[in-house]
Amino acid sequence: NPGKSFYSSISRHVDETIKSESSGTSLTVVLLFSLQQNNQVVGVGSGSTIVYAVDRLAERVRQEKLNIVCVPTSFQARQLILKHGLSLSDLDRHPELDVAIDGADEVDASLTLIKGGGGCLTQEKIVAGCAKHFIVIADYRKDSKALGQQWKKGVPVEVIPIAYVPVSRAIARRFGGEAVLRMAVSKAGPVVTDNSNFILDWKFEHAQNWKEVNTAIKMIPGVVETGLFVGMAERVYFGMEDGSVKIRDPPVN
Ligand SMILES: O=C(CO)[C@H](O)[C@H](O)COP(=O)(O)O
Repeated sequence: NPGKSFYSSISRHVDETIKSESSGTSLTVVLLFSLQQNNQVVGVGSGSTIVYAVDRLAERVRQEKLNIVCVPTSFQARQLILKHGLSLSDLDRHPELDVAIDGADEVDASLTLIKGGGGCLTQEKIVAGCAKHFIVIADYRKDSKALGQQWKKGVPVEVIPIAYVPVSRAIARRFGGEAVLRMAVSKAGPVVTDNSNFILDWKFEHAQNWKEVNTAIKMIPGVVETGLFVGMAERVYFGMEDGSVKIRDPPVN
């Protein structure tokens, strides 16, 4: 547990509400700003929600002359960091992060996440795994009791290209459903990740023990990483439709 001062400091900084347009729906994204101190190493997530967090981060760095170092989780995050003139680093130089902030595609009641809608799951998981605190920001559409209730596109699985067919068959055979190669939109052929791999979207049929499934899928030869983040998020901030913030912490066992 990071302690009371960490959390009270976070809530002090949940200080800005921004309207954004996403999927044609007007929604309110409430920003978390979890940097409570100077000289922090921050993991910067990927996707559309995180853009607002980085805007805010950059504003504070400028206003308060904070000395912050950012580690990106994707090409997109790297561009975002550079665009704002923030200090860019990597895991070679900063293998330990103070906090990583990222979005999610779906969050269940136990804070298990589906990530990788933007195809950046592997680097996102690595960076989150290197952070002392992993914080998620999401809008109310990502809030679920059980995975699959809100997010219908399945669990992304990054695979080595030559293995996509055997991995897809192995996942369907062992866990049911269908694991489909993600196709690019403005390019012929499949989506190619920042790591030059392919993505399978596993459309599962029913709720499972996600911890076990995550481990089992990772053991299939050719699998690089899954978009199941189990036991990693320490707190999720949901921006609600009415502009309020809902906070979810992991259940106490
Ligand atoms: O996992 C991700 C990218 O790989 C994103 O964090 C996730 O897809 C959420 O994105 P958005 O904020 O655009 O809804």
